[in-house]
Order: sequence, then C-alpha cells, then structure tokens
Amino acid sequence: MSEDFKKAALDYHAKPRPGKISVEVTKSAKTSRDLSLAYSPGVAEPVREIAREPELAYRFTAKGNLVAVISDGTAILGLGNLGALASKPVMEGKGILFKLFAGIDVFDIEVEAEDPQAFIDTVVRIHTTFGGINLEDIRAPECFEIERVLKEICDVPVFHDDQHGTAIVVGAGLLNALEIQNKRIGDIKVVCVGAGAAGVASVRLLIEMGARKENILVLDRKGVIHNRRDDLNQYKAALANDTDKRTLDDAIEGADVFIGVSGPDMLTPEMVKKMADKPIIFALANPDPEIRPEVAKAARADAIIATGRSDYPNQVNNVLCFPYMFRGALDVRSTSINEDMKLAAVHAIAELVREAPPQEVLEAYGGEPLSFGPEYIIPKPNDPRLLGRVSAAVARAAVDSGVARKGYPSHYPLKSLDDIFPEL
Ligand SMILES: NC(=O)C1=CN([C@@H]2O[C@H](COP(=O)(O)OP(=O)(O)OC[C@H]3O[C@@H](n4cnc5c(N)ncnc54)[C@H](OP(=O)(O)O)[C@@H]3O)[C@@H](O)[C@H]2O)C=CC1
Ligand SMILES: CC(=O)C(=O)O
Ligand SMILES: [Mg+2]
Repeated sequence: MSEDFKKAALDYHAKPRPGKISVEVTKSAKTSRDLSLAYSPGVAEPVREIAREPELAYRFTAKGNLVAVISDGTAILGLGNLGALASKPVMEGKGILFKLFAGIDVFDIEVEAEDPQAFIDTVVRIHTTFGGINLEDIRAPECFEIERVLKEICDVPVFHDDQHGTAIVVGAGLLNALEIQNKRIGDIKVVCVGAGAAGVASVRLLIEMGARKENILVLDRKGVIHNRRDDLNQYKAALANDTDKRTLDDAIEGADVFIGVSGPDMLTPEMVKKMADKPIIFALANPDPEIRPEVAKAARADAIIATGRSDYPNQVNNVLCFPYMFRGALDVRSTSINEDMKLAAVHAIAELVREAPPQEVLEAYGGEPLSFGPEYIIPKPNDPRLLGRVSAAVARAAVDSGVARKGYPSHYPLKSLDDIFPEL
C-alpha cells in the first residue's frame, strides 16, 4: 500500500466522524404520545407479550433483522492475532456491507476472551438479542469447535464467515473458472496454502462439490500436510494425503488450481510457471495476496487469477455471500445454515456472471463491458442482483431441507432493499 493510500484509509475511518456505522431510529419519537408508545408506559405491552410468547420478539423488536458480527481478534484478515479491539474496524466494515447489500442491521461485538470457552459463554449469553450470529476472524483450530458448540446451543443461525462464506465464493468462482479453462472438478489437482478457517472449509466444500481428496494438497506453515506428520490437529489430519511432496515448490508442479488463504507473497513466478496448462490462481489473502495478479499474469498468460481485493478483477471475497446468506436465513427464520443452503448459494452466485450485469455495475467499474470470461468469473460485490438471487436460493434451500420456521416468503425474490419488510 502506498503512503497516500494508507493516509486515505485512516482519514476515511476518522472523518467526518469516527468509525463507519451508526444506529438509526425507525419510528417517530417526537411527540409526547410517540414517547409514551416508544418508552414508558407503552413499551410495557411488547414486554408482556414477549414474556408470554418469545417468538413475538420477531414481531415487536428488531431481532429478526439484527445480526451480531462477533470476533475475538485472533485472526484479523491475514494480519494475525492483534486483539479484540483492533478487529473493530473490520467488524464495522462487515456491518456496513450487511446493511448496504442486504439491509441487515449489525451490532459489532469484540470479545476479550481468555480462551475459547470464555468466548462461547459470552456469545451464548447474548445470542437471544439477535436473529443470527456471524463469527469473524477467529483463528483456527479454535474457530471450528467454537462454531460447532454455538450451533448446537443457539436457536438462530451461526455462521463462521471466514470458513463458509469464503468456501462458498471459492466454490462459485472455481466452477466458472473451470468451465472457461475447460477442466472438470473431478480431475483437477489443487494446492491450497492455508489450513486454517478459510482453507479447511474451502477444501471440504470443494470435495463436497466433486473434487477428489487425493488430488488436493493442503499446506500450512510447516509445508505439505501429509499422513506421516505427527503434529496435525484433527482438522488438518482429515485433509492429509499419502504423498512425498513436502514444500509448496514440490506441490505446485502440475497443479491446475492454487488457492491461497494464508499470507502475502507465498507464490513465486517460478512456481506459477510450473503449474499445469490454463491454471487457476486464487490468491485470496487480505490485504496482501499470495501473489500479485500482474506478477502471476506475467509468468503465465493463460492463467485465470482472482484475489480478495476490490482493486483487481475477479474479487473472490466472502462479501459475495454473507449478506445474502443471512438475508435468506433470516427471512425464513432458519434455525441454522446447512450444507443445502451453502450449495444453493454457490450455484446462485456462480450463475450470475452468465447474464449481462446491470448498467450501475458497469458504471461503478469504469464503464468497461463485463462478460463471462477470464476477467469476469464472479459477480462484482455491488451487483444488485445478488440480493434477489442468492437470498432466494438460500431461503428455498432452508425451506426444502426442513430448517426454516417460516415458509418461502411471499415477497421473494427481493427486487431491492425497499422490499425487505413486507406489510405485516
Ligand atoms: N478473500 C476472502 O474472502 C477471504 C480471505 N481470507 C484470508 O485468508 C487468510 C487466512 O485466513 P483464516 O483462514 O481466517 O486464518 P487462520 O489463522 O485460521 O489460518 C491461516 C492459515 O494460513 C497458514 N499460513 C499462514 N502463513 C503461512 C505461510 N507463510 N505459509 C504457509 N501457511 C501459512 C496458517 O498455517 P498454520 O496452521 O501452520 O499456522 C494457517 O493454516 C487471511 O489472509 C485472510 O485475510 C480469509 C477469509 C476470507
Ligand atoms: C474477507 C475476510 O473475511 C478476511 O479476509 O478475513
Ligand atoms: Mg474475515
């Protein structure tokens, strides 16, 4: 990042008021009658109703459109464990994306937790406030157990975005990239650098989508995860293969696909040159990818390249998923987010690039035409069609798989954010 850009980023966060998000009032509260309805004595009525029938919290409070974005700050982007408070700009950032793209209100919550159990206890104690829980930037392997336990206890959807949001968008981008490169998912050799939240979930989902475990080499800081290593946690061990390859340099030879969810500058031009014909390179570490697209492209003109950033083509980033995953889940009052809902999101996101994007998307990206191809394998984050398509696919899958407490919404598919609150 240039010094100018760093300063611009700090100014953006500081001015004209600190931070990126605020709370808004949704009802008139000007007159004494308004105040007597909003507060005392009128507020006692919904209190009594909710005490009698807890489901009525969805009718009388903001719960049904409110998501907690919760972190302990142990894996902030690719910056590492910088503590709960330092994660707040990212959590506020997720909050604005939830609001802008799916109309969902967010409280960002940064938890000072001495261990995973303390984090779990905190979330359990506050979860009733929310319609859904988005876990964010929690390091592996702790994140897996944290999510498992919270899913078991909480009766609202719990979703670790760095795991599943990332995996879903990787899956969608890869389906399209494979089609362009004329490769089949069951045949491809994959190298995934990063065996944390994003890496483990992405590899699991790719296997669910038809990739073969024996064709996937996963690496952590110590190199290739193979079945003669005795230092693997259970999540890494489940992805270990019987292989003699030990380093990224060994593993990348002949690979069709590189997925980077680790840290900056891991992949060298020499490694890219050793990949199979028509390679696919998803260098997704934030803020700095495993290889710069211009460097990868210079090494291999036939590569399709994606990053997690907004300043290059093909932004494979979980922002394409989490707002709409929660929109769909909230609108059918789903008790969880299951595999059917995830796969529905993969296909809904992937399919959007087959159709010409709306004019507003083209204008936001410099007016250049966008058509399905190596530089357009995944929708742009500001594509308004994501709201209708992805939330509808997720809601339908929730209803069909039996985790929804309400039927498929009669006001779906959503055409815009103006449609999200149907008349009661
Ligand atoms: N584009 C997107 O949408 C997203 C991108 N990401 C990015 O992916 C990265 C990982 O995030 P997340 O999974 O949440 O983090 P985790 O902390 O859960 O996992 C990080 C993983 O990367 C490995 N790793 C880190 N540095 C290296 C290295 N130098 N060589 C090899 N492996 C390395 C770690 O190895 P070890 O296990 O040995 O410690 C670990 O397995 C971050 O940069 C994040 O910004 C994450 C989510 C979404
Ligand atoms: C995008 C995101 O969630 C991350 O980099 O952690
Ligand atoms: Mg994250």
